[in-house]
Amino acid sequence: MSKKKILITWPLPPAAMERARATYDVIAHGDDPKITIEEMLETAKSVDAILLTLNEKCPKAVIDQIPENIKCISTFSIGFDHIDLEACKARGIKVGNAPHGVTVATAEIAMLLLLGAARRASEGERMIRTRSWPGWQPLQLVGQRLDNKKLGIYGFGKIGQALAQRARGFDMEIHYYDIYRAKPEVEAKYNAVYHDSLDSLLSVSEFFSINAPSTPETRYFFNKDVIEKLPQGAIVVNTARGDLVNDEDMIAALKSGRLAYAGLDVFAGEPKINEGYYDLPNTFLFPHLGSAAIEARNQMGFEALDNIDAFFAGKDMPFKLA
Ligand SMILES: NC(=O)C1=CN([C@@H]2O[C@H](COP(=O)(O)OP(=O)(O)OC[C@H]3O[C@@H](n4cnc5c(N)ncnc54)[C@H](O)[C@@H]3O)[C@@H](O)[C@H]2O)C=CC1
Ligand SMILES: O=C(O)C(=O)COP(=O)(O)O
Repeated sequence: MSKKKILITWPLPPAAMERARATYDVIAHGDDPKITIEEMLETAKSVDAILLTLNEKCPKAVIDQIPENIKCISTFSIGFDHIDLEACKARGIKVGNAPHGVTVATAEIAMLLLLGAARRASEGERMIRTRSWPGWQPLQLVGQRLDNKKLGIYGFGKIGQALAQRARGFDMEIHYYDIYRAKPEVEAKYNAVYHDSLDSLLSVSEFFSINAPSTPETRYFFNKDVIEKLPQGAIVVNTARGDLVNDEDMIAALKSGRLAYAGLDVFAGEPKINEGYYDLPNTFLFPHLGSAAIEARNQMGFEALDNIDAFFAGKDMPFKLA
């Protein structure tokens, strides 16, 4: 039997590419230049499934142009805010994601942002790289410790809980808000205090980590009013999605000192980011590094392929979204 043909919109790690090639006839788009939606739609005419990434934005207008032969899309990400699932359902397109490989890697980046923001790591790095370090001083780049501080986690899912586990290692006190309360054994595992409202969580969060997906309910929730409810001088980290944050309000609060620091891995409209961030000293900024660990990227590739394998076997996708 001839192999099914799949389009992979960006090259994946070698282990995932090898597995894909062993099973399928793979059309892999090079990463330079980035695939355009037009190119993706054109190539889609000659393949049986698409494995794409969060770079390929697929609102209804794009899904509606996907050729009839495509009934399977698998995304190399847990986030699926780039795909209109309702439009896919309407077209009978099955969609799956890669939900588990990212967890530890992204929680590590959240931990790194918490530490780097608290200890002013990027300011120190800049001081050395700009050859402007005058030598050790008692009051130079004095930050704060994490131990015995209250960490508020907004979205206590896989990454939120993996962050809680790591933050416990630094003796932080774990607080969370989620639309679903975690099981008692999960709360016990992290000694986590549940708050039944975002406001209640904000009122205690000396450190605040954003770990909820981008949805109509969460989009731009982190605005001036929310910031006002945090303790003075709170530190905020975001490893979820940039569009959970109102950038203008965040930047104003960082400028005024209402927020002491922000550690950000994701940005609305990335890779273009709000100009206001570039010159703010009290930010620790990463270019969407969350899942950028080889173990994570391999597993993400395998999970995305598991969906496609299941689809062609006539089974439900193991990581089914639609
Ligand atoms: N920076 C990066 O590279 C990465 C970013 N992400 C982002 O992190 C997000 C979280 O990932 P996981 O923890 O694996 O997902 P998850 O689905 O395990 O957890 C998300 C949690 O957020 C909660 N939630 C949903 N809506 C909420 C709301 N309105 N208010 C409060 N809580 C709400 C859910 O109930 C769930 O417990 C992903 O959706 C993705 O956007 C994920 C991987 C890598
Ligand atoms: O899985 C997700 O939602 C991600 O954000 C994956 O991010 P990445 O761009 O693979 O670091």
